[in-house]
Amino acid sequence: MLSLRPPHTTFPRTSPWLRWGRLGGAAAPHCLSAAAPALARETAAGPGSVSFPILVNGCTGKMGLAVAEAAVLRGLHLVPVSFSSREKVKETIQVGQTDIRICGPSAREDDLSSVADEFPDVIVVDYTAPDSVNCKQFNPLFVMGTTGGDRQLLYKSVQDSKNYALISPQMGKQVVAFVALMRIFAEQFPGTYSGYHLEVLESHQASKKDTSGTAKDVIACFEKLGVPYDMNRMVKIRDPEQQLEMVGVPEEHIDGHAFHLYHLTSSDDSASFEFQHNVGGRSIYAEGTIDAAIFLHSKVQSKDSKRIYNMEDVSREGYMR
Ligand SMILES: NC(=O)C1=CN([C@@H]2O[C@H](COP(=O)(O)OP(=O)(O)OC[C@H]3O[C@@H](n4cnc5c(N)ncnc54)[C@H](OP(=O)(O)O)[C@@H]3O)[C@@H](O)[C@H]2O)C=CC1
Ligand SMILES: O=C(O)C1=N[C@H](C(=O)O)C[C@H](O)C1
Repeated sequence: MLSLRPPHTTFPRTSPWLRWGRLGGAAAPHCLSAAAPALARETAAGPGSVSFPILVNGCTGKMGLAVAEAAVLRGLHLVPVSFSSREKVKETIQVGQTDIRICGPSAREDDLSSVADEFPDVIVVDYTAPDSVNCKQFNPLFVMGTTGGDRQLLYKSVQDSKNYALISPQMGKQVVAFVALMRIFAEQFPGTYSGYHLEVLESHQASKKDTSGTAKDVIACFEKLGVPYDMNRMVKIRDPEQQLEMVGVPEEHIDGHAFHLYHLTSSDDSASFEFQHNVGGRSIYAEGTIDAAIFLHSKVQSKDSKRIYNMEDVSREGYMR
């Protein structure tokens, strides 16, 4: 029998878990109630649409594969190479008509420089693991979807190299808009929730190694709103059984989901506020990543003076489909 109390945490005074528990039932939001195909919309490069080479790093993983599939559907030229952390991997992955060769890390620099020679405008998309975020980027143009690592160092290395990059721990445009709203909210009403108590819960697939980068961004907004928060208190759920039983994640999304809940309570318990964003599957991130790559390609073509972008830039300029 599962306890509804998450281990080692203070249980919120008004339990959000009970509501989470109901999400998987009849009242489940539409987007999560059916197994939506990874890429529901068949799209292709139409008249006037853009195409350029794209190399997706981490194609052996869930995001890498979803982005490679989305790239093909959007008519981009998928470069048939991807990298793995494993040295002696003898593997190819078929995406559409393309057989992607999976290469080990030791020859990465040489392999990437041959790709760059052949495709000078190639954009490399990275969906690997937090411990590879600060590896040297051998390609001057890249989209970094991988979370974690030393983010300050990542930005500094791009600044120093004068490369073009788009970096975002969140590529789903609806979530990006929510985080932007929270940031504007905090800028306009700093300190409004002083004295309130914040609980943050996030649930992701068991393979996720780090804490939600998106939750960290939202928490920074709550801090501006007057609520200090110790990141170590964040409840991270990685156990599939808890996700099914307590969080209410639909079974088909146990291997790929991002449920977030932020719960604010006043010091006298007389008022509470709750914010949630719950995503099943990988499709919104894959679509957003292709939007990001197209956006970055256009910035490179126009030799824009700004070189480091985020997903809010993409949304604001109307590049999101
Ligand atoms: N920005 C966004 O919107 C989103 C970001 N993410 C982030 O993307 C990352 C990947 O997520 P996800 O696809 O779910 O994870 P997976 O574990 O499914 O895939 C990651 C893949 O990266 C490969 N990998 C690990 N280290 C290296 C390395 N040094 N070089 C090359 N490949 C490597 C692994 O393959 P192998 O074993 O062959 O090395 C693995 O298959 C995570 O950081 C996650 O938080 C996820 C969803 C959305
Ligand atoms: O690993 C994931 O799955 C996700 N990672 C990103 C994050 O850490 O914020 C975005 C989303 O939560 C999915």
